[in-house]
Amino acid sequence: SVWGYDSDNGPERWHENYPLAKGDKQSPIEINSKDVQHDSSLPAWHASYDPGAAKTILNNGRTCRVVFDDTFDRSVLRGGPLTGAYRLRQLHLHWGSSDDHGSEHVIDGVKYAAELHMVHWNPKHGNFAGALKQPDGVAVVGIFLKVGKTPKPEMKRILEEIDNIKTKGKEAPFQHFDPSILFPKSRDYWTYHGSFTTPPCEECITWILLREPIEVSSDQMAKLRSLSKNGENEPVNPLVDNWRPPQPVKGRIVRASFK
Ligand SMILES: NS(=O)(=O)c1nc2c(F)c(F)c(F)c(F)c2s1
Ligand SMILES: [Zn+2]
Repeated sequence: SVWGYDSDNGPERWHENYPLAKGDKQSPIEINSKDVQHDSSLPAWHASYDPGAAKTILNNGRTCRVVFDDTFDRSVLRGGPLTGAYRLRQLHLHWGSSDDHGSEHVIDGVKYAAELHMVHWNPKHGNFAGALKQPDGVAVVGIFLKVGKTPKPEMKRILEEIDNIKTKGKEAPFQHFDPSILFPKSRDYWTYHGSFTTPPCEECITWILLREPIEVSSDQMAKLRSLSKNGENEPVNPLVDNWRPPQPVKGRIVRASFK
């Protein structure tokens, strides 16, 4: 059966069809501040996104994804640990069945309610498929979502669309959206080399994980959890707990841009 997050097709069995899942540079990982290396030479990262590049929002049965036009250097990420400009291709989220878990990366034992991934690829490798095969092919900015009292209004835009993409395969136009409004105030980040957290689990990602979480309300998290894995007219199967647990660090160094 196709991979997923249930007991018969979940993360513990992905390696049966996707051998890379047992690699030495898998993601996510648990980050322990005591093991992190502060690197004062790490530059700041910069995103320059064109709101006109946003195209559609879709439910693919595994996550809620916003897709951008990446046919030229229209919305790019540069700086930080990266060399060159990486093109924004899509953003999506991973979340839990309750507010006390849902993120993929775990920070000093803390699991956040959700984790938002902004996926960028290096155009020097020609196209996205080519970039997947390169260690410097993809850069993902990870933003943690924490349930709090001052929810970020910017998440509203994505959550307002949820009602139009309730079931698998549903897609809706999603335009005039600049995802940089989702960034927290601080640009502090951790960075390490890892993989896609979903099959095929290619080890092509430079991770840039933002230290400061953004706040969402419990109602906003409930909205996200109202998405379904199933298609229309199929038995309801809530789309929740679409996160992979932390994988072995295997001696990798996690660097921090901050002390
Ligand atoms: N969760 S993730 O690591 O950001 C992430 N995984 C994948 C993946 F497996 C893919 F096949 C893919 F085309 C992606 F664009 C991503 S993006
Ligand atoms: Zn992801």
